[in-house]
Amino acid sequence: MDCQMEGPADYVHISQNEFIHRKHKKQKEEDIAICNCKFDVSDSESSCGEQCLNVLTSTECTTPYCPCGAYCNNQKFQRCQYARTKLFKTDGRGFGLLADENIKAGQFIIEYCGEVISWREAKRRSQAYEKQGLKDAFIIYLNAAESIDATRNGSLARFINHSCQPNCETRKWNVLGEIRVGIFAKLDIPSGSELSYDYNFEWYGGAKVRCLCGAPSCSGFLGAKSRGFQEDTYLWDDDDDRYSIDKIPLYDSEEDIPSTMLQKAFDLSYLANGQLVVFSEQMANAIKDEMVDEKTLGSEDPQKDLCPTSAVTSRTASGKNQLAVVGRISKKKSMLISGFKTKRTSNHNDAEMVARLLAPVHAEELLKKEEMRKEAASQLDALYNDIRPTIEEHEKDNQDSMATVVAEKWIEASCWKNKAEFNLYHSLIKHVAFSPRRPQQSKDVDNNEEKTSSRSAEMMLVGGLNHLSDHEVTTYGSMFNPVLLCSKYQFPTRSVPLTRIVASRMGRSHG
Ligand SMILES: C[S@@+](CC[C@H](N)C(=O)[O-])C[C@H]1O[C@@H](n2cnc3c(N)ncnc32)[C@H](O)[C@@H]1O
Repeated sequence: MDCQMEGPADYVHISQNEFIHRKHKKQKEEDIAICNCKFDVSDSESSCGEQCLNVLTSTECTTPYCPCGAYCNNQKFQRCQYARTKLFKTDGRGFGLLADENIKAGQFIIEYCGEVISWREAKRRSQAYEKQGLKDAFIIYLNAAESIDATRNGSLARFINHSCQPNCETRKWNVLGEIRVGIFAKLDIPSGSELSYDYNFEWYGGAKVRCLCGAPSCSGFLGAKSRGFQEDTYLWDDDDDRYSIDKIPLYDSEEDIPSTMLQKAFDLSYLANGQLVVFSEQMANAIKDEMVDEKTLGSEDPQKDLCPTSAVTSRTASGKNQLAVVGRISKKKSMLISGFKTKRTSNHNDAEMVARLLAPVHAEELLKKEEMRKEAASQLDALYNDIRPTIEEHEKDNQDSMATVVAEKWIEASCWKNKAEFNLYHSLIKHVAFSPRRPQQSKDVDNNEEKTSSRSAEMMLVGGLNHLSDHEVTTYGSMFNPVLLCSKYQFPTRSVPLTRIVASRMGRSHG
């Protein structure tokens, strides 16, 4: 059925999803869910109402299998049983959609239609839209593999704006074997009210978009509730004098922002199953640069690790100024909070350098452990690339649990890598910290050499351990609880500082 509606000219109205990278699935007969409702003319709820098994599982009935036949009330997507809505021009938020009749709580309002595209295509398009300077983006994250892009072709649902106190919500339904996204009323909506839902905008870096929803509980920015935003943003009140706002440019609306900044400020939004995700330049880079240069990440000068700072101010409902500082965080941190895994290439020469200081038999063992660690790390990285879409969907979409097989694979590879790392560092400690004290050299030159070797061995060992805990947090923080090997495993010498042990074993005192 075609559900025609008019709209602005810069997009093509469609009333059904268009499948770009594959055909519409053909529902197999054995997959068709048949409810046990019975149509009773005296009871309107009898024909697939709230108690219908299919309704309860967000699955539409399939004609001609539904026992209620033409009376079935559970084919709203298929029959385009939309509420009456009307486009209007908002003040500062582009177009919006109004209820053109009274809408009841729970009522299906409209389907979010667009082009069904693969995850890769969504990523490609998002970056392309950003380059083209498109201000609004309309890509809904459907599942791990696919998204709906309503940028060029879409239904009127694409015009529904975000609100921090929305009257609608998105819901996913299984319709004839395909997942479709609908906008549903959260509460009774009087005719003439603007429709809105909470984008659950996930902020992944870049500039922040001021939210103009006007709700008393407005969080100030799109995505302000997201973990990335909160970790990246420091909010403080008027009377907090830690930072001077004098030199900070004040941008009250998108129009005020200079065009150079606008390019950056315009973060392509990515609608993810009711979650708008910012696709920014930074995020694109995070995807592209899967390898983050260790030198940049770990440079000794902390200033070098800082992202450029920019700031905007906003006014809270209480009338207080809030200052949001954007950036001023290390690149390492911004990569971590971006939710995008960065393959951190550690200085693997650590083990090799320590090995040079050890007896051949110990050096060989250490190098073997290092090889195993490298292999486990690269296996985990390879696996991560394969399952990244699933992981990201899981992180964003609380409705779906991650497929057990994916989780198991990941846990197995992570444990394998953790074990390899533990073995390596155990070996380091064993051979460096517990190797017999080296005889004191009599000659100055030997002494100096010994001191240098001792110092580097100590630094490498401690550096290695620091690296380990840092790496674990960076690697796993966003997915599972951080696995902190250092605190988990009890080294036999835990009551004595490692540096002291190393120093004493290597023949130098430690102050
Ligand atoms: C899915 S579109 C909504 C339709 C859009 N207003 C239009 O005219 O095409 C999402 C975009 O609308 C704007 N928008 C939606 N809700 C907003 C809000 N509460 N505050 C500011 N801008 C908003 C943002 O530019 C966002 O990227």
